[in-house]
Amino acid sequence: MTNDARLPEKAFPVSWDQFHRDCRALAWRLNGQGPFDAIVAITRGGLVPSAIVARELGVRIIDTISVVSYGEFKQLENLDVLKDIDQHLAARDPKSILIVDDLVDTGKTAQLVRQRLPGAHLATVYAKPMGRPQVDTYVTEVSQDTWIYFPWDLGYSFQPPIRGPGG
Ligand SMILES: O=P(O)(O)OC[C@H]1O[C@H](OP(=O)(O)OP(=O)(O)O)[C@H](O)[C@@H]1O
Ligand code: HPA
Ligand SMILES: [Mg+2]
Repeated sequence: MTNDARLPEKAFPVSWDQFHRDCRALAWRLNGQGPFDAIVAITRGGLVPSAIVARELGVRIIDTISVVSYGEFKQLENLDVLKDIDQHLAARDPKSILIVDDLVDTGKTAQLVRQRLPGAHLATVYAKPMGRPQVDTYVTEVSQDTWIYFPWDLGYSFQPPIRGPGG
């Protein structure tokens, strides 16, 4: 049990190095599919993985959709689309479009974007069981009661010894 009731049970902190490796692994998995000539990044979390996947797969067209779904560790009642997909992109062959996000949790964000681009391929780096049916390709699954901490949300801090200060 955590002391703070807002926090999920388990923590899965991800370093920049690990995130880069996991994004490369995602790109390897996507390489045999597609081909994709445009990426839709779900901001903000999808921006970094989109840049890495785009570099690996030679994709130069990147659009964004801005969906806000979480407050502090908790999903909001309604998802809010602050910026939608470009109409020119929506007119392309959906099979050539790759949607990228950092993770799926409940799957609500992915579901909303899928409804806007039916037939496009949706990829995330991490997936929790509830959201997995919304994802075509992902790298690592974590349990539903795990919170993933991304490198851009973390900083170095003192870690107390496991056995306490007395040793
Ligand atoms: O599967 P779901 O339960 O819908 O949750 C997944 C979404 O939640 C997070 O984004 P968030 O809305 O927190 O915004 P951010 O990407 O700007 O951090 C994450 O980046 C996914 O986009
Ligand atoms: O586990 C998570 N980590 C970071 N952001 C999130 N948004 C939904 N679930 C998560
Ligand atoms: Mg997000």
